[in-house]
Amino acid sequence: MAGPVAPEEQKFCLQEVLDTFKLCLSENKDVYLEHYIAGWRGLVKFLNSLGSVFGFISMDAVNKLKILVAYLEGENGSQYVTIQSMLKYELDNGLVDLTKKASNPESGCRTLLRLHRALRWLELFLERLRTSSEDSKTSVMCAEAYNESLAQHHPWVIRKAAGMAFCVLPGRLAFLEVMNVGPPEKVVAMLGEAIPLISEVYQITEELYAQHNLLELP
Ligand SMILES: CCCCCCCCCCCCC/C=C/[C@@H](O)[C@H](COP(=O)(O)O)NC(=O)CCCCCCCCCCCCCCC
Repeated sequence: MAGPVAPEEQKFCLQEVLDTFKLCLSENKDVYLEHYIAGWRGLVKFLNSLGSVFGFISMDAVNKLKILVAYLEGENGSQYVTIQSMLKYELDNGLVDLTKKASNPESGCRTLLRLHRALRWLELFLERLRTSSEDSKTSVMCAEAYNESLAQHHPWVIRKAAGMAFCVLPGRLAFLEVMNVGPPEKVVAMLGEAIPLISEVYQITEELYAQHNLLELP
């Protein structure tokens, strides 16, 4: 009776996110936008499974993913295959607002930068989770990771709202369970595999943006 399950109905699984981040890097270390987006989709699925309190966060991520998908599937989609090609194309064609919002407030470059900054939060948070002891609090790990990364780019209201959401995060064990990997030791082992991948994708993107002076795009 049970037919195939539509992808969006499947439960979050850390393995799936790990697999997509593995696919992100080409041989010469370019970052494929398609897989980057797929990785984020998986993370958003996770966030949604934590409850509606996180809705305002996942909605922003989903909106940004939609913008990128529209470019990737649009008439200039072939220019958006990798983050490297997107940057070159948008810069060469004056499609990026460099100092203040003007005619291109939703460039691929500035949109991806927001997700890129969030990826740093993820890396810091997952590393804390991986090395945490049984009595560690996810809310504290999450807030620390946030303060070291994303918070520096967010105005007070957002920081306040994010802080409130962190307080209702499930505890460490429940959190590890939602990842659908198995017992805590297995999750920790898989995190050990996933974090370096996420970190490499982050570093490559960071250096690329830094080279082109794009880290503060409005
Ligand atoms: C597991 C707990 C999840 C906590 C998520 C921590 C991140 C908190 C971010 C709060 C963002 C609030 C929403 C609004 C953001 C925007 O103002 C802001 C700026 O955009 P703009 O320049 O277009 O105006 N947007 C952003 O910074 C992008 C935020 C994207 C956040 C995505 C977070 C996804 C979290 C995925 C959770 C995965 C958990 C780990 C599972 C293995």
